Amino acid sequence: MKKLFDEVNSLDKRCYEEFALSEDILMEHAASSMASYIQENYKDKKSILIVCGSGNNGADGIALARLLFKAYDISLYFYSKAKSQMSQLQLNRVNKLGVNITDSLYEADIIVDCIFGSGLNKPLKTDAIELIEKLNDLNSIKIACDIPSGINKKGQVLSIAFESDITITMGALKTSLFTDVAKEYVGDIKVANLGLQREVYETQTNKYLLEKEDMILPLRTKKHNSHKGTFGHLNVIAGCKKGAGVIAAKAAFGFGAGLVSVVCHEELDLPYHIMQTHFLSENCTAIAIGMGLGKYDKKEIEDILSKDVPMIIDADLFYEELILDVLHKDIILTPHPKEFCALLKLCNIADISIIELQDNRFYYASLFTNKYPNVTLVLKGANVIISKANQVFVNSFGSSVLSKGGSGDVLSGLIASLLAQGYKSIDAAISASLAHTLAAKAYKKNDYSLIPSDLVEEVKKL
Ligand SMILES: NC(=O)C1=CN([C@@H]2O[C@H](COP(=O)(O)OP(=O)(O)OC[C@H]3O[C@@H](n4cnc5c(N)ncnc54)[C@H](O)[C@@H]3O)[C@@H](O)[C@H]2O)[C@@H](O)CC1
Ligand SMILES: [K+]
Repeated sequence: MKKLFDEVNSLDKRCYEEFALSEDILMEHAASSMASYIQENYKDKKSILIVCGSGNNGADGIALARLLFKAYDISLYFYSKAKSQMSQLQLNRVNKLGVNITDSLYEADIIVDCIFGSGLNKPLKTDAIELIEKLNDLNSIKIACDIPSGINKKGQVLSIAFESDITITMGALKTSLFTDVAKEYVGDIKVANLGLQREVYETQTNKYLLEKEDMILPLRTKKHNSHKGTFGHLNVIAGCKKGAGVIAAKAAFGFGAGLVSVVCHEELDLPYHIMQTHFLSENCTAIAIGMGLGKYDKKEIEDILSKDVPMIIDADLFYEELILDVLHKDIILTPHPKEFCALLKLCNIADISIIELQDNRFYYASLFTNKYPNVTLVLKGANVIISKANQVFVNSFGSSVLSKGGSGDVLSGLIASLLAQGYKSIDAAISASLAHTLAAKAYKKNDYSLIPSDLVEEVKKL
């Protein structure tokens, strides 16, 4: 996993104070990382338009113009006059070289957005909105310097943002690039070193971006003397919408659970490898409950929730006060934004709209897991947030392929399967969430046709 930071000003400051690196040195590395990226990846391109604002994001752009001058046909466009000390210094340097400054926007092969970086601190004015709109309409390769202009430090987009193909961010990865809203704009994210290796530049953090290598698949080869019970017995509680439970059960079986039973009072038509029981199994090693639950017998659900067995809770239960009784336990919750808003209200943490939540996902996820430090929260979304106590992990592999009924039930099944096999809650949540998104990524047919069973098939091939 890679470290994530809410802000890097303090890391820059440490470079000045502890390592005696000047702002000029840091900026030179920022610009030269962008220049190297462009030269390595776009050898055949000819023209580059660099669009600059008045601060140090603009200064990065001016420095880039100097570094690529003569290697490409470079033009600088200024949204506003160079104001910061560094941008004036950089401007002085390019003026001496004779870099072209233009007042027209044109479809260069590459456009680099250096209008606003981490200093964006107020809503965009009409002229900035119009500028970004025009840039977005151009059919060029689009690179954002540090962060696409229009996204603020919290990862919010108040009006519009630059739609980049690549964001080259300075020094370290920031949470602002991994909000659900930002996902529409950031493209591929690269980190530019600022004159130090990342492990030196970066300090401690409690937030991490997950990588493929963080997925720990069930490994059976270490257990030669095994039987089906060795790999756990999952009980999936099926409610009114039985399909949800059955999807979860199938996913769980495909992800390594030794035995999977669906708990349901009515007779179900299940595949031969999934068992049915009317009540919880004696030897059950994990419980999945909530998906498709609908109307239920309160007493029965209370009994199930009171069991001292690893548990994942989903969907309908986030609207029920019953859930308050288990939030002190080591359980996993997998709400989507609407369900999480309902849960925050039930817990007296906040009464907010989905929009407010989506604009502040990290904040509310942390608020919740700080209040309930034993709970592992899996907050669904374009970038899934997984949080326990004060630690936060982001899974950014999700895509719209997964925006389908049943995808959430597969996720619940995968998590439950790992729980049943003995994974710790946080490990089960991380590995299952990665498996879920990477399986969807591996589905190559098209963007629209994935159904839960396809997803399970892809999980089996991971
Ligand atoms: N501090 C450092 O050592 C480094 C900074 N770097 C760059 O510096 C950037 C931050 O620079 P700054 O702090 O100067 O900030 P920015 O360059 O992001 O923007 C600040 C400027 O824009 C104005 N502004 C903010 N919101 C506006 C709005 N809505 N409409 C119009 N004007 C607005 C501000 O008044 C200010 O003049 C980073 O994003 C990064 O690109 C990099 O060079 C790496 C090193
Ligand atoms: K920018």
